[in-house]
Amino acid sequence: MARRLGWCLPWRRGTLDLSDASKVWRWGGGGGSPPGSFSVRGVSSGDAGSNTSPNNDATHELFGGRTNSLGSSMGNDVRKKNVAVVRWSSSDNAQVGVRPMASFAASAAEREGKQATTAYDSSAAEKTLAGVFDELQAASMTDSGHADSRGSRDKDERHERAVRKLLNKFCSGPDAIREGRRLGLADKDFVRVAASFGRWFAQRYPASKTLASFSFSTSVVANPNTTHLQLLVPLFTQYVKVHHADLLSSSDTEGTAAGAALVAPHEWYPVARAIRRRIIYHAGPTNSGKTYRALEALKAAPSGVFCGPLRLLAMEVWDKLNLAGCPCTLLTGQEVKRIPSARHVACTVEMVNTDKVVDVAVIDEVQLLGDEGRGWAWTRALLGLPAREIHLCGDPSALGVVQRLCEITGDDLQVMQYERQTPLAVAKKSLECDWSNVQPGDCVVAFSRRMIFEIKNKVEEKLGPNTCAVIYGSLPPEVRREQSRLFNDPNSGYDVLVASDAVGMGLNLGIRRVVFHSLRKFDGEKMITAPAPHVRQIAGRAGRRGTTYEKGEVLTFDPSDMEGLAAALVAPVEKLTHVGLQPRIEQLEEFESILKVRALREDSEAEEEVKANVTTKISDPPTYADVLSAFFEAVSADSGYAICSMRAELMLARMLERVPRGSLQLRDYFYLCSSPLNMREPCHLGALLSYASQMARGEPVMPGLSMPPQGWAPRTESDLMKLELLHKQIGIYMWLSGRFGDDKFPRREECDETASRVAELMNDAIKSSGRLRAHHRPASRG
Ligand SMILES: Nc1ncnc2c1ncn2[C@@H]1O[C@H](COP(=O)(O)OP(=O)(O)OP(=O)(O)O)[C@@H](O)[C@H]1O
Repeated sequence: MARRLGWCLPWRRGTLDLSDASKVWRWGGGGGSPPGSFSVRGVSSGDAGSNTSPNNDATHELFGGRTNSLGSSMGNDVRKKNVAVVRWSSSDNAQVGVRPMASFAASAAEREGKQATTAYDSSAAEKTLAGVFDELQAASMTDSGHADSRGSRDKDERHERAVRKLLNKFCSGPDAIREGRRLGLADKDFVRVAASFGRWFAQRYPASKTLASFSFSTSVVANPNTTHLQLLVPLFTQYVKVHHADLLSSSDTEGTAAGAALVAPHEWYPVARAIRRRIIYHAGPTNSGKTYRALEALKAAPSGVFCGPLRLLAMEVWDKLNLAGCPCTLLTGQEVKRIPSARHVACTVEMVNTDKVVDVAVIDEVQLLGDEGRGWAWTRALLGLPAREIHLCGDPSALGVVQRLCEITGDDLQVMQYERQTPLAVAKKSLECDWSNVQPGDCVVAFSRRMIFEIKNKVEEKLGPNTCAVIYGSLPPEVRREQSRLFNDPNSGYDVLVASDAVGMGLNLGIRRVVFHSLRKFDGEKMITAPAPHVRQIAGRAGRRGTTYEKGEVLTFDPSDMEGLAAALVAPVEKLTHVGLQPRIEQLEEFESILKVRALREDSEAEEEVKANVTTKISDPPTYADVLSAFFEAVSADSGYAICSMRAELMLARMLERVPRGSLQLRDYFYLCSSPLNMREPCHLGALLSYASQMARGEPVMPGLSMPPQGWAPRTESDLMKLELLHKQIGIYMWLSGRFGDDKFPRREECDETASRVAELMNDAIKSSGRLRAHHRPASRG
């Protein structure tokens, strides 16, 4: 049943429809933090003796303070602060300049002679401090003489000072700020309430009178880990609720905004924060040996994880490590291939485990931190990976934001700069719009699947059948691998590759020339000129070290595009200013409860007042789509972060409102709506509706695949497309099975086998290009 919101919401003047989602990629946003300075553990620049850094702009900004450009402030930092720069020459990768890690500003913990790496005790965080205090206080009452006999006046004073320091740190730190916002405490009231909490605490637990403060201060001094501060949160909550309840109900709008505030994301990962990490940024152009270096470190480590942007890349590294005698497990959204005794994992970046401590981690294509859709996954990996050493590989555009994040987390950063290992030049001439100018070793790049097949047919008309391999995004990784194998094999006859921009990432292909069919591409909404970094990434595939062609050329099909190509290759690298962020499921669940509680309160309000405030429709109970819409209307993030779009998720959530809710919980919708499907494919949407309905009824979910009959072989390009869609649908089922488990999605193994059969069929279809004909659509060019 739809109901109207009765409280004063900032979004109340608009109805919640799908267009609301267009606002979600908001750069910056300013969380509206309370004034004052903020504390962060282990900031390794500035005053190493104190963790409180009111003058540290980077720290202050990320807590919602004044806004500044990440890129511009980063330039100085990289030269001045905790960054070592190592340069690798193009010829032999020799080290030409090293500033040793030891010369970086040591962290406060190190200068004080404390252990740099502390294991995180998660059970400690589960205890409520109130409980601990009550226990200790009870002990002190029965044993007060014992306390007195222990504590000299000096000792008491020291303990009192330690407690005071800790309280100050807590009251100005992210845990208290976040909790205050969660409770609906307005930012303007926070400082006053936090200060009064400090006074209340000191009165209630004076060091000289109870064992509680004694125990608290000594344990904290022995182990200055932020998790101890987190122990104060329940006590703070209790205090605010009992002593300042009036302030909590003062503003629904602020309370809702608080629920949607993504504050201090680095504090979301206590395991990583308990480790002093060494980050090594391998910055350079394509084919400069960045990934090679990082993988060497990974192989040599006792345990490690590789996080790649694509399943294909995760598979490639998985293969490489296992072949090199380093047992490695593969983990992607769709598959888990466990290798017994493996202490290494190759995974897609979204899948990385942020609770498991490893020695070395590699995060590939780190510049995707700024990606509008998936940037959050890189941010999560960078902030959350509990690895003693993390290798980042990518172009230098993310250097500033990485430097900034390292300052906040207190990790050391070392930058290694690389140059391209083989020459890459712009050709003198284009293909002059003539496919007979295609040569063996060429990779023709087109930005649409339809064009890829048109070009393949045109080239094969000139060079003969079975001369073109193809690679594009919707081909399953195993098919892409087979196609690249054919192209790389000089005896296969597949001398030319026709590919989409999917070829740009990672694959080692023996390409002599990259030929852009066009520099225009569809960005999901409109045609745009391909961005320069994108063009560079693809062009960089020509002339790779270790292939037949160690000298690369790049050109276009049409002479009129040559100028644009040359300009893109020399365009300056644009620095990232923000990194992506997305709410976690726990935050959305919390937000759902805020909506529910407020809906209850609204019932008691006067009808007239309700009418005056409301235009937004929210169901009772709120649907997942309502929660997402409301969350993204109210969302704010610390500066330096940008909220990634969840537009597709919202559209799916609206679609799933058609399914009776049954036993589905918010978390179920969250995963259902995150599944990797093609939004434009009715069969995928239908499959999702069917899976959700089966789950809602509490039935085990069946894949419901429509398999081609035995002996069927694809004859046309559209047959191939049907197989692609089928393969993708199997992928959706397997992805959901990975999230919900075999109990709910029991046909995983069967699906795995079917996926392999479908992939084989697709490979055969592409290989037998004589059979596979495009529908007769006119080519747009050439
Ligand atoms: N020191 C080395 N010894 C042997 N081979 C190397 C060395 N460095 C790089 N290579 C090889 O050169 C090729 C390109 O290296 P790599 O993939 O590391 O480059 P990259 O800078 O990560 O490029 P991209 O960003 O395009 O993936 C790979 O085939 C790699 O194995």
